[in-house]
Amino acid sequence: MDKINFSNHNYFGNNSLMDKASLQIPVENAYSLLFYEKESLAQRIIHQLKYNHREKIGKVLAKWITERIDFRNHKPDLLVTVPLHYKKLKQRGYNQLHLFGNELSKHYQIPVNHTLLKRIKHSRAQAKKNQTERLKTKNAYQLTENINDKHILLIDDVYTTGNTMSNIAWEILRNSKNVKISILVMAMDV
Ligand SMILES: O=P(O)(O)OC[C@H]1O[C@H](OP(=O)(O)OP(=O)(O)O)[C@H](O)[C@@H]1O
Repeated sequence: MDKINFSNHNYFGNNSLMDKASLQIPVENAYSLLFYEKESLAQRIIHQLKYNHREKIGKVLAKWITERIDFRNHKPDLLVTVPLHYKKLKQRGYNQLHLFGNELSKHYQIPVNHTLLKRIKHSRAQAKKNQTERLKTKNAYQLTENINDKHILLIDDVYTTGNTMSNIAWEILRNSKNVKISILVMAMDV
């Protein structure tokens, strides 16, 4: 039977997500639960969550995170989920990160904000683009309110080129004062 490939990173030392992300954004900490390989069980789980109405998988993934990640003295102040464009939200019926984020918020006792960012550009899914095309999507997200003096944990499902996270992180950093950014993903591409 196919096994789930947990990242099992050392979250407070160097890890491969931290290494990748640090090339694009100033990042405090980086957390990835799974390795996302083509045809892997991790990929199938995330596909079910996103494209097959299995929203509750978010709850299971959150539990796996809480069993493995303890923020110690690196606890963020705010959890922020990556938003969907309203057209995609309408099509999918739910944002696959909301239940996941809510569970993490409950467990870690950290507030979650699903509306701090707004997706303003509706473009083809990153998943359907190649590496070069992925990096071209710019200014797709807008901050809806000013946010200062916070350590923000940005939450997404998959990290591939990092373009999505980097666009969002820079949008926040450009418009805020004294903000630290960490990132957490269900899975990272290897
Ligand atoms: O690191 P990157 O190269 O930016 O790729 C990661 C992004 O791509 C996926 O979204 P996608 O645009 O495919 O949307 P969808 O799967 O929700 O339709 C995924 O949900 C991440 O947000």
